[in-house]
Amino acid sequence: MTANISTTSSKNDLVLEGRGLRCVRGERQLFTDLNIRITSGNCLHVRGENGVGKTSLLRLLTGLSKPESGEVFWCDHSIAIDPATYHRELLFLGHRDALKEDLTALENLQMYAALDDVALSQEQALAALWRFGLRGRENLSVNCLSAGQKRRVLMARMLTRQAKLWILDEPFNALDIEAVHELRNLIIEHIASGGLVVLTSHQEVHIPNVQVLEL
Ligand SMILES: Nc1ncnc2c1ncn2[C@@H]1O[C@H](COP(=O)(O)OP(=O)(O)OP(=O)(O)O)[C@@H](O)[C@H]1O
Repeated sequence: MTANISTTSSKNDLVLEGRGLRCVRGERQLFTDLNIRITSGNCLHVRGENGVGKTSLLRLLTGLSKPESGEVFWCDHSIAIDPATYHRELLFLGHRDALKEDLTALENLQMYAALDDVALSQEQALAALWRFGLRGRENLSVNCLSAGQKRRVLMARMLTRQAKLWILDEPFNALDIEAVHELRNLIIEHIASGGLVVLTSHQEVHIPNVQVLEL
């Protein structure tokens, strides 16, 4: 398929662009000549049936895999040229929980802050965990948490990571109604503060400034 998605921008906006993207997996061409452009304060919702290529597109946008043709740009710079700078601006949450199972929820946040070189006090880490309903669970090993509680730790990570660009693969999976509401609010806050979000979801996403890309 081919598609073009674009959001309007002003001079100081951050911009994520995919230009002429072509993706082949195995024998199948998933998409070709795909152009997307998303700017500060906007959310791109990538939709489509199972196996159509949503995760593959997200991986191209993160730089984890390379397109057969075309290129991804962050603020007019190819992400292939300086991936380290790009990755500092990026938070990617994939299908699998990116948590260390033998560390506690609090230790996970502290470990990621250290890896990301982000200043994070114990009070800030606890406040983030408490915001997402993990009061009393801070010092439990992650392998003792439920699937939804693990997703809540990741929401706390989104809050503490301070990345401008969020690329989220099925972020609403395994969340109860309250957590879906909290995650939606977190995304709305991020967009309102000039962040950018690209996400996949099989559900409707009730977020302002959302553009839908149907693969
Ligand atoms: N490394 C690979 N080698 C071969 N085929 C692959 C590879 N990775 C993905 N695919 C295939 O590419 C297609 C798209 O996969 P992708 O995970 O991008 O789909 P998706 O739209 O995210 O699906 P879902 O909604 O089920 O998560 C699938 O048919 C998958 O089997």
